[in-house]
Amino acid sequence: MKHAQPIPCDLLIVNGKVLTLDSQDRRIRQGAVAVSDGVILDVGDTADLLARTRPHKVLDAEGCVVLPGLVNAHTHAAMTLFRGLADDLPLMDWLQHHIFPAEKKLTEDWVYWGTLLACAEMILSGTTCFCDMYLFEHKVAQAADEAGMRALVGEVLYDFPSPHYGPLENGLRFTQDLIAEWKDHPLVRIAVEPHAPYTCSPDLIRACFHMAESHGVPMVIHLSENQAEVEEILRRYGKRPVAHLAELGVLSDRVIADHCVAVDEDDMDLLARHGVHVVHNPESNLKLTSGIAPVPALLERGVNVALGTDGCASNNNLDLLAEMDVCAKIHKAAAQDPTVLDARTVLNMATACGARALGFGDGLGRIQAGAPADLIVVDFRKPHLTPVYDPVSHLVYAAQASDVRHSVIAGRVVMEDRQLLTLDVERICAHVRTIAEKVR
Ligand SMILES: CSC[C@H]1O[C@@H](n2cnc3c(O)ncnc32)[C@H](O)[C@@H]1O
Ligand SMILES: [Zn+2]
Repeated sequence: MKHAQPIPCDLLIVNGKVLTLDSQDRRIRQGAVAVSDGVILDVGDTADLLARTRPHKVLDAEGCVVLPGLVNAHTHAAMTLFRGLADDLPLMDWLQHHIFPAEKKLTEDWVYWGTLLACAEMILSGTTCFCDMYLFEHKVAQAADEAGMRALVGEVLYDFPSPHYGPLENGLRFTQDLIAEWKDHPLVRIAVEPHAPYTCSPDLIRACFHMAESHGVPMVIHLSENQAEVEEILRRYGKRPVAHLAELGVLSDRVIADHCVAVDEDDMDLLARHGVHVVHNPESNLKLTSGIAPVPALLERGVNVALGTDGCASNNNLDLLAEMDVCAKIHKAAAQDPTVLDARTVLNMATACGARALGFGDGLGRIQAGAPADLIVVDFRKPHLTPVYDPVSHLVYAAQASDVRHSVIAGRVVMEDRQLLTLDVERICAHVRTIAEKVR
C-alpha cells in the first residue's frame, strides 16, 4: 500500500501540552502544533504529526504549555525610556509636571530605541501583539516590524502642538500617510488615536472618527480614566465623557476605549449598546490611584474587555502575566467575592478579547487550524509551577515572565530558549542607557 507523502511545514512544536482556548474545548491536550505560511496547519498527536509532516524546524515543548501569544491591548511602548522617572503621583500631576515636559525632548530616534526595548521586554514576557499610542509612530511601526511583532499603532492627536508634527492639521495628515504606507503590511496596522476627551476638542474627535470610518481602521482613545476627568468634561460640556462621545456620534465597534475606570451604569450601557471595546489597565490604574474599573459589570453587559499594561512610566513594566494576576485579584477584593473574574476569563481577556478589540480577529488568540500562528511556550518544569492541576490557574496566578521559553509570531520563531532572534537586547539596553542620560 502506498503511503501519503508528508506535508512540508515551516514549524512543528512537539511534545507540549496544548491549550487551545477555543470556545468549546478548554481541555489541554498533549501534542503538537504544525505551522505553515504564518498560520496553524494542524493540532494533534506528536507522533502522528511527526509522521504526517516534513517540518523545516522543530521546537521542543516537553514539560511546557503551548498557548496563544498574549495581546497587550494598550501601551505607550517608548515610555520604557521614562520607567521610574516619576512615581507615586496622581495622573494629572504625573502627566503635566513630569511626563509632558520629558516628552518635549523626544526625538524619533528615542522613540525607535524605546520601542525596541519595549518589544524585547514584551517578547520575553509572552506578548506577541500590542496596541500603541505615542509620538513618532512611524518609528514604532518600524521597530515592531524589525522585532517581528504584530501591532496596531497610531500617532497621538491632541489640540496642542505636538513635539513631532507641530500643528494639528499636520497630525491628521501624518496619520493618513501612515495608514497608506502600512496598508499592505502583514503584521503592522494603523489606528487613528485622539488622546482623550480632555485634550481633544469635539471637532478633533469627530474628525478622527470620520477618518477611522473612511479608512476602515480602529479609533483608540483614553476614556474616563479617573473621576477628575469626569468632572472636567462635565464642567466643559455638561456631559460625562462616555455620554459626550455618544453625543458626538463617535461610539462604535471600531472604538477601543482605554481605561473606562470612572463609568456609571448609563456609561456602561452606552459602551455595550455601541459595541465599544474596553481595555483594562489595572496596574496603571492602581499606581496612579485612578481607581478600579468595573470590569465584572462591563462583562455582564457583554462588553468586550481586553487587557493592557499602559506605558512603562505608570506600571512600571510590560509584563502581561503579572497584569493578569493583579487583574484577577483586585476585582475579587473590590467585589468581596472570590468567584469574580476567574482565571479563564482573565486569560481570555489577555488573548482572544485583545485580538478582537484590535481587529486582528480570524482566530487570533485561539489554537486551531487556520488561525494565525502567534504562540508561546511556557516552561512548567519549575518549582513554582509544580504540581499542575490546572495550567490556566498557573498561567494567571503563578507563572513569571522568565518562564516563557519560546515565542512564535505569524509562524516566525522570535524567541527560542529565551534567546531573542530578532533583537539584539544588549545593544538596545546600552543605547537606551545613553538616551536616559539626556532625559533629565
Ligand atoms: C503620546 S501618547 C499619549 C500621551 O499619553 C500620555 N499618557 C501615558 N499614560 C497615560 C495615561 O494613563 N492617561 C493619559 N495619558 C497618558 C503619554 O505620556 C503621552 O503624552
Ligand atoms: Zn495610556
